[in-house]
Amino acid sequence: MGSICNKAIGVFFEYDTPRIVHIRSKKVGVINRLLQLIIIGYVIGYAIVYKKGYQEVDAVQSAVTTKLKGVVYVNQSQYPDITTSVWDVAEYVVPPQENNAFFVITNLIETPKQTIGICSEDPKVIGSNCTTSSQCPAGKVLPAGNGLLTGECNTTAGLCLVRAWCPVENGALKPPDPPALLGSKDFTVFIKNNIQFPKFKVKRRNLPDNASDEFFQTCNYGSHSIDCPILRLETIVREAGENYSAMAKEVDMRNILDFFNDSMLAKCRFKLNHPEDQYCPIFILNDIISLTGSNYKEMALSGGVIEIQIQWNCNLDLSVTECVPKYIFRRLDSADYKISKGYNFRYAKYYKENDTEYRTLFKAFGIKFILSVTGEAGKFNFEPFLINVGSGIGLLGIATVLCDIAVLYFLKARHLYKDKKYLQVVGDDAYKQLDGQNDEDKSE
Ligand SMILES: Nc1ncnc2c1ncn2[C@@H]1O[C@H](COP(=O)(O)OP(=O)(O)OP(=O)(O)O)[C@@H](O)[C@H]1O
Repeated sequence: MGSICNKAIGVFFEYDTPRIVHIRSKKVGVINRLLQLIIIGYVIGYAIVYKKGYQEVDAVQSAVTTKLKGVVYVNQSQYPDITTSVWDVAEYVVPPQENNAFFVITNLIETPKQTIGICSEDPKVIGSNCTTSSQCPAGKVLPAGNGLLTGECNTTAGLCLVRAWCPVENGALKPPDPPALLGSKDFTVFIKNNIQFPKFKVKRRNLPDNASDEFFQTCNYGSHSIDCPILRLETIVREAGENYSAMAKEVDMRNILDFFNDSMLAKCRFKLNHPEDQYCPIFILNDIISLTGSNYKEMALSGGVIEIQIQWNCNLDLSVTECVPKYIFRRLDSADYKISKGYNFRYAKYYKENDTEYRTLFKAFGIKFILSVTGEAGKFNFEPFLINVGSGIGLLGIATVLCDIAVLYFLKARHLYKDKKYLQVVGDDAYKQLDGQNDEDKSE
C-alpha cells in the first residue's frame, strides 16, 4: 500500500520534456521518409485531388415533371371483358399527375355496370360461404369483403348477401395473359428535371440547351442499347467507366455482329452516330425496364415498381455545360415473389343511365415509376483547401510516432536508441549535489 502511495506521489512530481535525438542511420531515415511519403501521398493524392478536398460543395435542389405519350389499341375479340378499345394517355396514366412518380396501367380486370344493390358476396372472400342466415351477421363487413352483410344467406349459391356495388368483382379472375396493354411498352415518357445549386447560383436542366421540338419528338434515350447489340455493349462499357472505342478494338466484335442482319446493323450504326441521344429526356418504357434487367411482358402482367434516379454530380471548376445528368434505373420489387407479386389498385369510372348511377370498376395492374434526384456540385474554395492542407500537416506527426515505435521496439539497435532518447534526471537533489560539488571545487 505504502509503495503504491510513494509511486503515485512520484508520478505526481514528474515532468516529461521532449528531447531531440538526431539519428544518423540509413535504415531509420528510409523508414521515416517512407512514412512521410505515404502520408503526403494520402493527403495530396486522395484527400485533396481524388476527393476534391479543395472544393466547396452544394447539394442539388430539384423539381421533376413527367409527360407520357402513346396510344394502345385493345382488340376486343382477344379481350372481350375490356370495354375500352383505345387507351391514350388520359386513360392509362392514373392519377394524371403525381409528385416525383407516375403510374402506367399495363393490364386490368374490368367489372362493368355496377350499381348499388343487394347481391351475393364473392365466393373468394373468406367468410362469405353460408348455409344459414345466422352465418351472415347483419351490418358486418368481412375483412376482404365487397359490402355490408345483410343478415341473409343465398342458400342456392351458398353465399352471404351483401349491400354493395353489384355485381361484385369476381375475385377468381386472373389478369389477362398476355397483358391487355402490352403495347404500353412503346409509350414514351418525357422527364423534365430542373435543378439548381443555390450556393453557386447555377441552374441546369436535363435538356440539351439547343433542343428543338423536332429533337424531342425524334430522340430516344438509350433505345439503341436495347434493340442494337453493338450499343448494348457500348452502354455496359460506358457504365463501367471505361472507354468503349478503346475496348472495342480488343474484343472481337465481328463474332457477335454476325448474328444480326444488315438492316439491323445499319440501324445500330445510325443510332451510334447520334451521341446526343444520351442527353435525350424522352425514354421508351420498354427501354427503362430492359435497363433494369427485367422483362416488360413479365412486369406488365402483374405490375411492379421502378426507380429512375437522376444523378447530378458536377465539377463547377469545369465549364457549366459539362454539368449533365446521369440516369440510373432500378427495379425496386422482385419478379420472384410468389404471393402479392407486382402492383395493383382499384379505381372506377362513374356514369348515369335512366337516372341510375352506374360505375365500371377497374382493377389496374401497372408499373409505378418513382423518380429521385441526387447529386452535388463542387467548386474551388480556399477554406476547404487550407483545412485539408492543415490537417495533412498535422497528420505528418503520425510519421514521427510510427517511426519512434519502429526505432524503439523493432530495430536491432533499439536499446541504444532507447538509452539516447530517455534521460532520467532527478531534479532538486541532483541540483543540490551539483551545487555541493561546485562549492568543493571552489574551496580547492
Ligand atoms: N412523352 C413524350 N414523347 C415524345 N415527345 C414528347 C413527349 N412529351 C413531350 N414531348 C414533346 O416534347 C416537346 C416539349 O414538350 P412540352 O410538354 O414542353 O410542350 P407541349 O407543347 O405542351 O407538348 P404537347 O402539347 O405535345 O404535349 C413537345 O414537342 C412535345 O410534343
